[in-house]
Amino acid sequence: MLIEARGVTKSYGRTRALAGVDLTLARGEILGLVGHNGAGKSTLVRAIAGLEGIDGGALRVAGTDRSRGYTLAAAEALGVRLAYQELSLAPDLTVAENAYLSYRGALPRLTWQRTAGRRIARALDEIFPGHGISVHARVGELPMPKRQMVEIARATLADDVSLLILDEPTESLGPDAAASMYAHVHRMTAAGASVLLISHRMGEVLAHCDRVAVLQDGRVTAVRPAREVDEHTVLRLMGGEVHAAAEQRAPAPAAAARAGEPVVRFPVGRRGAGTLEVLPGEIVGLAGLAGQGQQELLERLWRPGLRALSRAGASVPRSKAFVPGDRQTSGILPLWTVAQNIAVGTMRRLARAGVIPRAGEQDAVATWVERLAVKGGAAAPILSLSGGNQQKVLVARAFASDARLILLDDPFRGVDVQTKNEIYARMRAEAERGRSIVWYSTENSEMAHCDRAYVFRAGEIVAELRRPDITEERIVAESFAAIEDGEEVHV
Ligand SMILES: Nc1ncnc2c1ncn2[C@@H]1O[C@H](COP(=O)(O)OP(=O)(O)OP(=O)(O)O)[C@@H](O)[C@H]1O
Repeated sequence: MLIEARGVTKSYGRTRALAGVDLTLARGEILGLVGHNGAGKSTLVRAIAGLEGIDGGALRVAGTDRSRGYTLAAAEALGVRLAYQELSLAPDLTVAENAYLSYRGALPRLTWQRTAGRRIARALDEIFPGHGISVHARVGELPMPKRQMVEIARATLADDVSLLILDEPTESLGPDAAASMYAHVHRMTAAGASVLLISHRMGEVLAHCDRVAVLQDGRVTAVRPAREVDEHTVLRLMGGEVHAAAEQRAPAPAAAARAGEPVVRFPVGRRGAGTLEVLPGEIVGLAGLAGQGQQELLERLWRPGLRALSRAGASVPRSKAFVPGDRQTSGILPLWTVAQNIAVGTMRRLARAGVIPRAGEQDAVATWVERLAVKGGAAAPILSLSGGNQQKVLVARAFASDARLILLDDPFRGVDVQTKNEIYARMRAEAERGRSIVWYSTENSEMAHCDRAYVFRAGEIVAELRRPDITEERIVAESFAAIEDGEEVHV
């Protein structure tokens, strides 16, 4: 056994993150770790990676007791590597410099920069062929999917990786990059390494893992061979209020044909050849392969600038709210509580003129904390929340405001399936009340919840789909139809 945990406990103040975890991981095995936001998944893998001491129980790694005095350096010496859910790269350094920082000891002193660059380039080529990333690029300038690729590649750099821990690795990768990553994971395990995979994407977990372990309130409550269970069963095992209806629910029916003047009309593309239009009460998706200009468009809708608005017919309402997908660089106010982070809709920068009425503020906060099951509650400091729960707070902030237009920049990464379904239903209810939503997602299947979706390719709109044609297959087909002229694609 590479990992053996027996009765492992860990508390943060009064929060019991791990309440007696029993788990084993064999050499060469891929083990999926699933559970709701806040179940304890990240805490457990941080303990295994030596980033977090445990309070009680026993943890054995590679046959030795590591219950006390186990550190990151000790874990790395055993070949344990963690690719973080929260990207851990230094944004001001280049890709090569970040690689160097992880492997200082292992690289020749004088030629380190070249060596680190070569190694990370080789790892990227192997895992994500066609990645299009320069090792001289500053990490902060890379779009999320590419940063995630660097994060994963960096974790595989050491020669002697015995355990690769992937914490929601595919949340911002496109389907092709995710497939390449899993192919590499299988190559690594064929060579004897083990992999621990945390993911909310049940399909991926069942397709690639040998066994699935379910974590619930800090305990492993079930372990099953992946080929013996289906998504429905795993969701049931995850328990709580999950029942059959919590599976990726069929999208709610689209409202009857919308009418009225568009709330948004905005030029798209280099020569403004296309136009984005959004009607009152409409949910509009920005679909396509990752990084085709969808996020740039959201940014421009958020801060349109006078020039864009001076175009004939262009309009974007003043009353709008923005939900970023990258909570690290925008969004979370780290010193504040959950309630304060939600109520901050009153600050102009975060929700322009989309303001939570003062009198209703407490109620609005309480309602949304409950609706989205923010584990930790309204009074908790935001940084004490699990990643998925922090993300829910950003979503709550936008919906608790009275903004007419809500801009969503891939905001549900890391949010568990049950809560996602709750959010989809909420979005539909808010649209019924006349709000408009513009939504970019790296998960093309999510676009099925939209009334209409624009497919983007190289910054241009190449197709417009309506229900029931907004399927993953159609989106991919339209994306590739637009590049048949032999243009190079990076996905
Ligand atoms: N540094 C911390 N301080 C206080 N509480 C914490 C801290 N880190 C985690 N917790 C709490 O421990 C519990 C488990 O969190 P953890 O991050 O392990 O959950 P998770 O299963 O990884 O969730 P997610 O799917 O959202 O990433 C949560 O209730 C969380 O609020």
